[in-house]
Amino acid sequence: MALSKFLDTLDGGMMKFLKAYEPYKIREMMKEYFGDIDIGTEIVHISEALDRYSAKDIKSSVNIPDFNKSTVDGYALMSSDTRGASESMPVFLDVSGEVLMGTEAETEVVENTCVYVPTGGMLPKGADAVVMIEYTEKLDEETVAVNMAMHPGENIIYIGEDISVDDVIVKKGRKITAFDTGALSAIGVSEISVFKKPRTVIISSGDEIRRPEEDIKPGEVRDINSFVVGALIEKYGGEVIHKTIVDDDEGSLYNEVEKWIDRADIVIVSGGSSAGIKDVTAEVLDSFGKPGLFVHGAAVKPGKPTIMSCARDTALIGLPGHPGSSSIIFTIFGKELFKILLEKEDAIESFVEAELTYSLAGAPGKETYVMGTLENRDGKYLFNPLIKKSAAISQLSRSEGYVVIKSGTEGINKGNTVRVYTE
Ligand SMILES: Nc1nc2c(c(=O)[nH]1)N[C@H]1C(S)=C(S)[C@@H](COP(=O)(O)OP(=O)(O)OC[C@H]3O[C@@H](n4cnc5c(N)ncnc54)[C@H](O)[C@@H]3O)O[C@H]1N2
Ligand code: MOO
Repeated sequence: MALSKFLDTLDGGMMKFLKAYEPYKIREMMKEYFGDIDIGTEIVHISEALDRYSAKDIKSSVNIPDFNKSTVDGYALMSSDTRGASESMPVFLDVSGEVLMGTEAETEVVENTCVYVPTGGMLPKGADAVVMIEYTEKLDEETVAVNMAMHPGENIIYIGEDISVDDVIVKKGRKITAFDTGALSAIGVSEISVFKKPRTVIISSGDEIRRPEEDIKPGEVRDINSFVVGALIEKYGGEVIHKTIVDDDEGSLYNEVEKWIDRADIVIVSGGSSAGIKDVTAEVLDSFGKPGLFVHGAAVKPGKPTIMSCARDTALIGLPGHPGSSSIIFTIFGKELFKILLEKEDAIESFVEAELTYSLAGAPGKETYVMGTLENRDGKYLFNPLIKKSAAISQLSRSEGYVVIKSGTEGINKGNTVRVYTE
């Protein structure tokens, strides 16, 4: 088996092993293979809906406001009655009534009269403006002097001006915000359908991997990848239902994936993804049925030995063992995977523009990701690249963002302005 894999990687035998695809091609294939995975939906109360992804377009069946209302404390009047009014030449109006909050306005405004309305109170019939109380003077119980000329519509919010019947308040795939929960309550929607959090299993493979609580012997290392990947899963909207460490052998890895594949939407294996004798991840992830393995290699630096397979309505992902590589790969393709499964709206990219403080070289035929720190000097950002080998977790932990050197470019010279992605 080791020999046949060796031949595959040497002469392209089965073609799909370690053929590095460009990231755009991988994204296209992910959509094709993972687009039909059904993660299911559930109903949640709006108070539990923050950061969940809506499974439907939610339309309003009502107008907001559903009555014309005053936006100030003042007197509702006919704007035509205030023509030319000023402090030196006020107009005098009869106060014919008062609107009480939460009740229907009963008194109609006719020429030369006005009705007191509180902020949020219903606009009486006949009125087309509300003058703020500060621009009036009460002369006696029945008369006010108005010392400002009003325009029609001033200080009024009309029926449906905020939300109209049939307006889409929340689109399918939208990440519910705090403001959305208020808008939904306003239209009388207290429960909504959201996508279930994709159920994810993380398997760290490697004879040398130990838990953070364990003491380690020479040659062993503590698990890094399952923590980075687990945290990213939560950030992208998923749920980690199981995490484990398995030895680098085909049988143990197969059994662990088999145990979880029908209970999870995503199974992630970190390590054993490359071309070494003990690197069995690709074969194992290809062995659960059709359509099977479709990526074994990404034209990305770091992170070339990336694996993707699909079987039994589950996305099977193999990440490179090097912590820096697996973190970057999961930042790029994990984000894409959750976007596909949760049918997320296109997000606005989070980046800042910064001046590069060292020249960076690209890698031939690969998209290169370089982590670094940002420094604010006199209101202008500087990007200081952290250049270490792909095993280095310290660079990720210290970094505040990354720049991307496109494939086919030689690099980026010091002093150039670069986009630093911060999410
Ligand atoms: N002959 C070749 N060798 C390698 C190639 C190649 O193309 N041909 N690619 C290199 C690249 S690039 C990477 S990245 C690594 C990836 O290898 P694997 O995915 O097979 O990873 P492992 O061998 O299992 O581990 C590599 C390294 O990372 C440490 N590791 C693994 N898992 C964890 C974890 N959960 N937490 C912390 N550290 C972990 C492991 O101890 C190793 O040191 O292959 C290159 N080789
Ligand atoms: O791809 Mo490896 O992940 O470059 O170190």
